[in-house]
Amino acid sequence: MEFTFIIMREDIADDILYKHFFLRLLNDLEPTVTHSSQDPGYAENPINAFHLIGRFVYKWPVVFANILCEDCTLNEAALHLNTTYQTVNRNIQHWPDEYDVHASAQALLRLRTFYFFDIEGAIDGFLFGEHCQPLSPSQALKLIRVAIDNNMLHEARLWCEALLARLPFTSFQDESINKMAIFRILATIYDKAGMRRRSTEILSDFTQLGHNEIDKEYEFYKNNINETDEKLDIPLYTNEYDDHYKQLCRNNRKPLSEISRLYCFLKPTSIPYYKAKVEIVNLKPEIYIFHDVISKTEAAYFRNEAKKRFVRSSVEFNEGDVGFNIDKSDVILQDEPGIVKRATHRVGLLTGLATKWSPVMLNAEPFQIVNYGIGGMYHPHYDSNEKRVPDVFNETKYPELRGAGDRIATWLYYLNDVKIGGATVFPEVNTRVPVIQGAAAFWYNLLPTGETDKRTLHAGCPVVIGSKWNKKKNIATKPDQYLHVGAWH
Ligand SMILES: O=C(O)CCC(=O)C(=O)O
Ligand SMILES: [Fe+2]
Repeated sequence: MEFTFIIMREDIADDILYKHFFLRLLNDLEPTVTHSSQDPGYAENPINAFHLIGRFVYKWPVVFANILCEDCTLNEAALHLNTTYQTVNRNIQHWPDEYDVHASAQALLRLRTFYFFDIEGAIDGFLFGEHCQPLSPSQALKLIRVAIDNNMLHEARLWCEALLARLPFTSFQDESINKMAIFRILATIYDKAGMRRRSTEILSDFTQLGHNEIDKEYEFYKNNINETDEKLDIPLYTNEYDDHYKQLCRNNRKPLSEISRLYCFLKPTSIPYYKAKVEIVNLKPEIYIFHDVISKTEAAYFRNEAKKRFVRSSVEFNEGDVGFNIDKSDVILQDEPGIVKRATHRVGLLTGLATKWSPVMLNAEPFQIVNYGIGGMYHPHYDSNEKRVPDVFNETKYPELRGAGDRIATWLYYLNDVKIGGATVFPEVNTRVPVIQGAAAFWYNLLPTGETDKRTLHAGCPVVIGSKWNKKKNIATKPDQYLHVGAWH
């Protein structure tokens, strides 16, 4: 769409008053837009996505404001542009705004805290070996501001230092962003972190140069140094619990001695002549990957059905909170006859567990289709703790769950591949299930006693490049309470 706007620029510009200003704007937009129009995966990269949203929020409205000026006579191209704009506006329900810029900045910062990508590289346009658009100093500054707003002081400092290192080499020129401006922000960061002595050290080179504001800031930091409680460093933006989970998102942490005991097998199923290709990725408790259990056509069907029904989910950003979904949209798909019912039935045939839904007794919950965008993740949680929280799972509140009991097992279909990130991880048992299109992860949530198996704590790691689709089936206890036999092989 952006490209359509750009290629019409000469025609449009012919007829509007502020021709030079307008052409300059479009020329400025063209290189980046051309890039995005030629690469279908452009917006799947978090840095490109940040650029794209920024263009929609800060640049395109200026273009439209000029085209739609009252004094202009509109030629055909301009009218066409206007129609396209109106259509897009209608289709996307809301034109991106500051909130979206903020959310995409948060996603990028969050990815840094998980995957430790190189910030200088990111400013230069490289992320995990992939090319992307370089960040301008003002974009880097925006990220730093969002980091400060979210109290991610350690990250904010790292971005400042990287920007200082790259400043002389960035291709974007912005006079207002110079070394001194960044040092002032660094001083604020140290001030917030309780390190005012450090703030004064940073500003000392810039005092007495006739900058009143800086002299005032320097004096403020100096007069407010807390001699007894001056902090020595900015703590890392993490906690121990999170750290383990984040490490697992970065790489496999299973000891070799355990890996060597894992294996694959062909599991007999209730489907005649069919044996499922199963990989066992953890022994205690058993966690399985079933390969090739959902076709590309089926997966595409589910993704499309979900897209039709999505309502945008809220974006939470509360590091350390457990059980929140971030940048994630989900939809429940009832067992309609046809493709949905077949996928449900298949889970039963492959696992031997009852998955049928009936008005009298529920054996499994309907499918929940989930889409995670860039930075989308699911904090560590158990799928099965509701039994102990009657308010959440009581059968009056959720009549469709009658007779179900707790969730004995989880079946998770992966509906696409994710370029980087998005693994499902089990921090208690150092297990990492990669996202593989057509595969499904499967595990039991309950111990034979009916209690939650604490080793099944699991999480969805943030998506770095791409978007992740999965489809989850929670399988209920009641019909299967005598069936929980563990290994089948
Ligand atoms: O997306 C994932 O990898 C995990 C999803 C999950 O745990 C859930 O939906 O309950
Ligand atoms: Fe889960």
